[in-house]
Amino acid sequence: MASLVSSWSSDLKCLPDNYVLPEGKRPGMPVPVSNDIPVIDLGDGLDYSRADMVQQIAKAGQDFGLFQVINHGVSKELMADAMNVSKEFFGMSTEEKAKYYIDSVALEEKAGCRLYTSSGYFLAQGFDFWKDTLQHPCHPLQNHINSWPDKPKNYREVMGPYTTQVRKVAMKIMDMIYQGLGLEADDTEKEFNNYNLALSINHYPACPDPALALGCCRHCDPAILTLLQQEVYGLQLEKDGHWIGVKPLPDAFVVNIGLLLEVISNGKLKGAVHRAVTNSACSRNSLVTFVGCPTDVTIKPAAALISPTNPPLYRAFNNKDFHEFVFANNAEFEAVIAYLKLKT
Ligand SMILES: O=C(O)CCC(=O)C(=O)O
Ligand SMILES: [Fe+2]
Repeated sequence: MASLVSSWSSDLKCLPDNYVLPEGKRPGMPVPVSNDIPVIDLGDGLDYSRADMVQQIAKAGQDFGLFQVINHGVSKELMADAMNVSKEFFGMSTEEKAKYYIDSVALEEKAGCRLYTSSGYFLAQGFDFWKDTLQHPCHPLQNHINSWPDKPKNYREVMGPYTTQVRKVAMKIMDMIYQGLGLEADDTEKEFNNYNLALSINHYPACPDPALALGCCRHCDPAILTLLQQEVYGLQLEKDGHWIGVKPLPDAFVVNIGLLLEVISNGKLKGAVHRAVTNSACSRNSLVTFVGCPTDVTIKPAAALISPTNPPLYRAFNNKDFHEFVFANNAEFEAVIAYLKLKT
């Protein structure tokens, strides 16, 4: 438990050696925020049609794999409450958090509510990431809410409605993504109700040397879709071989295309390759809601997108095997992509 970064890092002047990344993996000079990443208004009563919205989402998914959404239907108040309760959680004493803590080695075996440090993928690499994470499943809510933290006392009261509403936004976006891909409603991949939902609350304490450490390694989420709420800058996207900063916009969600959707779309949509940097001025929390598939499902390019002129670019695989592979390979991006792609 003493290993949670948040339990020992305040007032630290020097970065401990195990957080100093090998040269090629360091973030180095600060990366400015980009104004190019699409911001899509999902509000009702806009002067453009749903078909335009579908097009905007499809284009952003192809060009960036990542976009922001505003006027999505989750209220400002609920988003602020969720961010505040996440700060209160990490502000609690080490003893209070201890009952959720698990060692990263046990991560793969233990589902449910867990608090861990670094990335969970760090062991084989010999270095750590500057982050603590609380993660738990969320859907169906009644099956999971009792395993969530009971402190701060309004944790469940806030995060219950928050995750339910974020899920609604995710489903609305998924619906438009499937429409943009030309997939029909009866496609098996469209069984939204079977999709699971997990919330990760990442906490990145202020870091003594942000140029040498990372909060979260370069990766692509092994999910369908991810919705992320941030207040302080830290998220970066890899675009055309360069890192660009994702601007924190008040009340927006950052939407990431995950690897499962890249496969289902047969590469029409790009999984967003991203990472999180730290800063020395203040701590940062990100609230990350992952939409994923059940473990026993076979993932493959949607049949409707395959033809003699559009052969499958990815293989069919079992989702559980895939997650085991990601874990065993420290989420190393190149290895994960090689696992998914058919050799041409
Ligand atoms: O904190 C962030 O901005 C990124 C977190 C992330 O990529 C993840 O939890 O998968
Ligand atoms: Fe991620």
